[in-house]
Amino acid sequence: MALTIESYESPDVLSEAFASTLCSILKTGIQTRGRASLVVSGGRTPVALFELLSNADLDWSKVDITLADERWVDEQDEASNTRLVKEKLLQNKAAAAHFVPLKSAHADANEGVNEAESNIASMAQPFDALILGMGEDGHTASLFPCSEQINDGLAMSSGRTCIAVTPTTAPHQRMSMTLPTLLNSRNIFLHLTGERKKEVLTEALDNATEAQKPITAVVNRAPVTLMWAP
Ligand SMILES: O=C1O[C@H](COP(=O)(O)O)[C@@H](O)[C@H](O)[C@H]1O
Repeated sequence: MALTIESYESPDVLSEAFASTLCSILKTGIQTRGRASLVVSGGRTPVALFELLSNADLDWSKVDITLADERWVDEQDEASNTRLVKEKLLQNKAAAAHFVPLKSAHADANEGVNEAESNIASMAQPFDALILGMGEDGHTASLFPCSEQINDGLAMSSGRTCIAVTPTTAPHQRMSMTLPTLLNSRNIFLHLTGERKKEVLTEALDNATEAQKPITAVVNRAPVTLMWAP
């Protein structure tokens, strides 16, 4: 396990430092390979980071952005991660970035898996940077420990890049990148704020199986930088 911990005095200081780090990574990707790719998470944690990053001075027209997971709701819904990304990140200078959706018009996420996989396949991989979040149940992306799909989502040789997930302890059907897709990233960050999430992570890494706390499956297999503030 290789977990590097970067602790900051406040979420605002964390967001400043994190935006700067991501900007450097994306610039390097553009300089080295012509385009850069960024996989972001939804939820509440990344809002301030997205707002700062949207003003970063880089050639956003050469950046592809997608989501590690999406809630299977209309984009107008408050719960939509796409809506969050469009309202908070794809603004200002970052409005020029190219967004690659996981969500499609299918009523059921299971029917949207092939389209999501085809969209992801259009992006250069490994991704330059992946930003993961984590719920207090230890889920990351939408790999939920409570779901019937957890073992399929964590399988390293399924050949699937995305999976439809139905959590039983959280609302909305989801589309999630599978574990091997998440791991196919040059730089993996876990973005957490608050003491409780740090406790959950510590407990997970010390005591839980991967299916019980899916975040451990990422940390067990790849170098991860925890970006944390109280
Ligand atoms: O449902 C989700 O939750 C996690 C954590 O969200 P947060 O609000 O606690 O930051 C998030 O990483 C994931 O993308 C989202 O779909």
